[in-house]
Amino acid sequence: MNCKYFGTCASCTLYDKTYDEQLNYKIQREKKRFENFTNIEFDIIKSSEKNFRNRAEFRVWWEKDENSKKDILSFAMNDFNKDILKIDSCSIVSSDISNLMPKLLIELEKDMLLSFRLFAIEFLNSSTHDMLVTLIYHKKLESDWCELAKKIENKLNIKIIGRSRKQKIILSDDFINETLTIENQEFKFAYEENGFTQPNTNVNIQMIEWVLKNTKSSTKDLCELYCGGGNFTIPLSKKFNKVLATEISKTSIKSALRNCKLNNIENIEFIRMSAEEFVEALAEKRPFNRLKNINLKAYDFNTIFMDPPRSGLDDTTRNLAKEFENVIYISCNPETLHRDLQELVKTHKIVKFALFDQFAFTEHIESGVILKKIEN
Ligand SMILES: C[S@@+](CC[C@H](N)C(=O)[O-])C[C@H]1O[C@@H](n2cnc3c(N)ncnc32)[C@H](O)[C@@H]1O
Repeated sequence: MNCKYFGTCASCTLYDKTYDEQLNYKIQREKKRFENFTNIEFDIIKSSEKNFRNRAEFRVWWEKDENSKKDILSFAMNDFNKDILKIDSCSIVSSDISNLMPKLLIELEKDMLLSFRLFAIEFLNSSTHDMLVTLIYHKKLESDWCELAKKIENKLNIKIIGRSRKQKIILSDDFINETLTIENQEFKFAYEENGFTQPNTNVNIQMIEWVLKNTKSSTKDLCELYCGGGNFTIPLSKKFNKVLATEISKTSIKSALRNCKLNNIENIEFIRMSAEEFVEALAEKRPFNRLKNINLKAYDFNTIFMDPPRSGLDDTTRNLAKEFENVIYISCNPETLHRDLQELVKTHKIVKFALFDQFAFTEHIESGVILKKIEN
């Protein structure tokens, strides 16, 4: 089917609304949710209405054409009843992904070695037209698969990774190159295949710019938790003397270190550590080998930046945040943000609140909150 946005796929729950209707519905819902904490005007950051997703994952549907006896592949998703819904085109994915989808199917259908037991396809695309395609199979991949897949790489000018149980075959690279222009300055990033990246490039740039616009330059230091590949860390580092950034995922820390080098940034130290462990390290509850070359006492923090996963902050991290003069909190889940703000507003005042429509046509919305410590 050619759907309007996601059509009836279960991924998209607000597909029958216009762009402004679905956004307005989410704005009113969030204003109501947070009305007890603040009555300040929310900044609203809109998404493009089409072609805004730089990553996407589809199931693959496989049928035999009775006349030609050829295998026919389709992209597919589950609909609301969990039935398979075949998709011919998808207007929320980037133009690069949308243009590639039919071409890729044609190439994959040419040989059973490529199409047989192909289960899912993931796309990761940058605004500089770099494209990584992960083909996920329910069979072991051999060298003859590599030869055929390499030909598709060259023909379609993409990077391919083949995945199967306990197998990951990288034909050229396992990352894509991205350049983001933030406040008229170019920042370079390498996005790893299975590291976290923001799905809506345009909204991501506006989120970073919103944080920069609302953060005063300081001679003090920044503490960042849940830093991913340094998406906010690298542009924010220009506003602080030094930055200490922590993150649980090895892949993301590897990516953050590479991104730092790409931008010649030298005032950030990255630590692979969960937020909960970092709280223990700061309180000197136990020694950490990973900190043997890092002097935590040399930092003079005045700001904490946090962009946690959907579960929000744990109790100890929430308590740590209350000690900082400035708190910047980016959240992809308003429910856990609401729970965390219930505590944070006891010590801090909300000075800025933004809604970023990162996940247009779904129930989800990203929020940004800036809090300042209340003077006693
Ligand atoms: C919403 S992402 C934000 C990443 C980054 N700020 C960005 O914009 O790309 C949340 C990040 O938190 C990390 N994470 C999840 N649980 C964590 C924990 N308990 N401690 C530290 N990091 C964690 C994830 O690996 C992920 O990179």
